[in-house]
Amino acid sequence: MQVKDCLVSAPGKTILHGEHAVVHGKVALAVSLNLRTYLKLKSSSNDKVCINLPNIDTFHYLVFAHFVTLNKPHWNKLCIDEAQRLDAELVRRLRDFVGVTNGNLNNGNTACLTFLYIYLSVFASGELPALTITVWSELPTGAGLGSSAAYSVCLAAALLCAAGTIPTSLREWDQTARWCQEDLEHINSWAFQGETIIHGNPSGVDNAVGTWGGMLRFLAGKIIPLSRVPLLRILLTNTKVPRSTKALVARVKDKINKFPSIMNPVLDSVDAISYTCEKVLTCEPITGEHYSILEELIDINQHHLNVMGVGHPALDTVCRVTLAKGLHSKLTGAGGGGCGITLLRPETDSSVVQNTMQDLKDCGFDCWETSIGGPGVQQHSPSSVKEEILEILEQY
Ligand SMILES: Nc1ncnc2c1ncn2[C@@H]1O[C@H](COP(=O)(O)OP(=O)(O)OP(=O)(O)O)[C@@H](O)[C@H]1O
Ligand SMILES: C[C@@](O)(CCO)CC(=O)[O-]
Ligand SMILES: [Mg+2]
Repeated sequence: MQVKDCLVSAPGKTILHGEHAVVHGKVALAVSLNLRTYLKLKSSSNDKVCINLPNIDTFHYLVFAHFVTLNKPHWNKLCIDEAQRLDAELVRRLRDFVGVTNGNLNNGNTACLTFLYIYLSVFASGELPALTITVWSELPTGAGLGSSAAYSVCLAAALLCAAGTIPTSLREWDQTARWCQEDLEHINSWAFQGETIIHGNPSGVDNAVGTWGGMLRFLAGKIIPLSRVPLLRILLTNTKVPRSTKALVARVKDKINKFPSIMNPVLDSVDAISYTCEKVLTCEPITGEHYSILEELIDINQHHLNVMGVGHPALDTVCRVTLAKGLHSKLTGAGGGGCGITLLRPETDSSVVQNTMQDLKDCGFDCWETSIGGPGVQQHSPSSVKEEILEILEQY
């Protein structure tokens, strides 16, 4: 079976407030980044599926005959509209298939399992197509910037397009194209399945930002775009301390179960921080006093995240080094290492920013001023993709 080739991308995200609390039904405020994950899907003529994931040194090819062990009749029953609930039995079979009998999956196995789950599910009712997918991301993997969600959103968009479940939105003369609301919801629900495989118990905020882009308020699966917010200046610092979102989300859950009367008020307080932040961000105009409130909210939330057990000495260093320059920082995403964000005021002098960045780099961290609010998932013509990214994607 031949499918149409396609090239898609989805943005990473940063969470301003509400990470972890959002998993427990509280509000999160998140915004897309202008750093993206790209996926090229190419039809092939042989009976195999190739997966090239150069960011994580993972390259696999699977011959269709191998899929026999997955018991096709079982996954034949899966219908596309059932993208709300993960098929635990299929996940178990796929874990065996990728060679994990116990313990945790590594990056490569997790990514492979996520691809196979969505691939087998969206093509469940028909013939499996031979294809090659290649993924390249500008996002650091596993650093709190939503790399897993950008990956899952790209997989969902490309595979649903290939299956003909959503249309190929790109016309001949378009550089980029997006999908209608209904198609985006479809992409988002399959991306959520991908996130569930990678994270265990995701809130869905990361895949929502990857799908819709811009700034969102997310509460219990409800997504509200926030369009009237100012363009914030944010410094991103990657401590390069590796961590796993899945393990950190599980750690917070254990703590809540162990000390409910202590931890629930912390989650309520984070909720109130998100509400207050949203209120301040929608004031017009935003004054210096408003920025002082935003900075205090960042400090309070960072303390709360430490109380939840998702801090790290490297993140403390980011907070200390930036505070020495009068700037306020918190971790973003799951924490435990990974990235921190630092709020810059519109008038913050570029020399202050440069000096702060140098101090952070001297600590061994990567640091850059980012632009936020990139578009959600989109389809590309090759000429709309940066040459260096296209070159990597074309290598496979
Ligand atoms: N470029 C990529 N290629 C293939 N798989 C990727 C890529 N980037 C991320 N992944 C998948 O995402 C997993 C990392 O997800 P994880 O949720 O731990 O980090 P994150 O999404 O970057 O951070 P956060 O969830 O805190 O925002 C990897 O194990 C891999 O399965
Ligand atoms: C830690 C968490 O809140 C954000 C990860 O970016 C997990 C989630 O919401 O799924
Ligand atoms: Mg993730």
